[in-house]
Amino acid sequence: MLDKIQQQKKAAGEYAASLVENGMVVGLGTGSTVRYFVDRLGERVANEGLDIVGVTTSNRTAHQARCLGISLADVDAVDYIDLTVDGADAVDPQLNGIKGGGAALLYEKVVAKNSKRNIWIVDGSKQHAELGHFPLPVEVVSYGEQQLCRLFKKHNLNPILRLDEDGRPLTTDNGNNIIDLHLETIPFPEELATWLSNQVGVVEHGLFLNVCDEVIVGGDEIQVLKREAAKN
Ligand SMILES: O=C(CO)[C@H](O)[C@H](O)COP(=O)(O)O
Repeated sequence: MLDKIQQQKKAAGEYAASLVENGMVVGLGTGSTVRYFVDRLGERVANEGLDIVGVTTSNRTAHQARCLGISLADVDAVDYIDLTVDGADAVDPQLNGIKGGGAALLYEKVVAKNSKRNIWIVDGSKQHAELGHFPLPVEVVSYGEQQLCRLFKKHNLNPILRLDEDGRPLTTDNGNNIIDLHLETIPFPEELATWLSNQVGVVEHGLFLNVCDEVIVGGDEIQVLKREAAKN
C-alpha cells in the first residue's frame, strides 16, 4: 500500500506517461517520481508497441529503461528531444525550481536545455511560495572543493558537502561531488545562479530557472500548471 506522497508521485508519473506519443524522443529524468513514469512508459512500449527513443539523465534511469525494453540514444545522437519528463525538489509559483536532490542535476540540465518541452512531475509537498526551503545542490569538481566550501561559508550560504552512505563525499555519475547550500530563502535566484556559475570549480547548480513549461502535481485530481499562465 503506497502512502499519500507515493500515490501522488505515481499519479503524476502515470499521467505524464499518457502524454508521450509515437515517434517521440523523450528525455527521461531521475528520481522516485520519474521511476513511476518510466515504469508506465515501459508498459506502453511492451503492451501498445509505443515507438519512442529515450535520452536518460542518470545511470539509474538508464538501467531501469533498459530493463523495461525502452530504446535509448545518447544526447549527442539526437537532433533534439521532443519532451522531457523529470522530477523536482521544489517548485515556486513561476515554475522555477530546485533540482539535484538525486545528484543528477548536470545531465538533467543538459537534457532539459535540449528539449522542446519540459514537464516536471511532483507530489504536493514540492510546491513552495519561494525557493530555498530545499537545500540547493551545487555540483563541484573535487579538486579544491574545500576552498569552495570556505568561499560559500564566507558568503553565508551554509554549505555542507554531501556524503554517501559510507560517509565518503558522494560522487555523481560524472565523477564530481555535491555541496548543498542550506538557505532559508533565495530572494534573488537569478543573481545567485549567475554568481554560482561564475565560481571556478562549480560545474553546475540546481537552480532551474525558466526551464520548466508545465508542472503536473499528482493527487486524487491531477493539477497541470503551465508556465504561460504562471507568468500572467
Ligand atoms: O532532481 C532530481 C534528481 O537529481 C530529482 O528529480 C528530484 O530530486 C526529485 O526526486 P523525487 O522524485 O525522488 O522526489
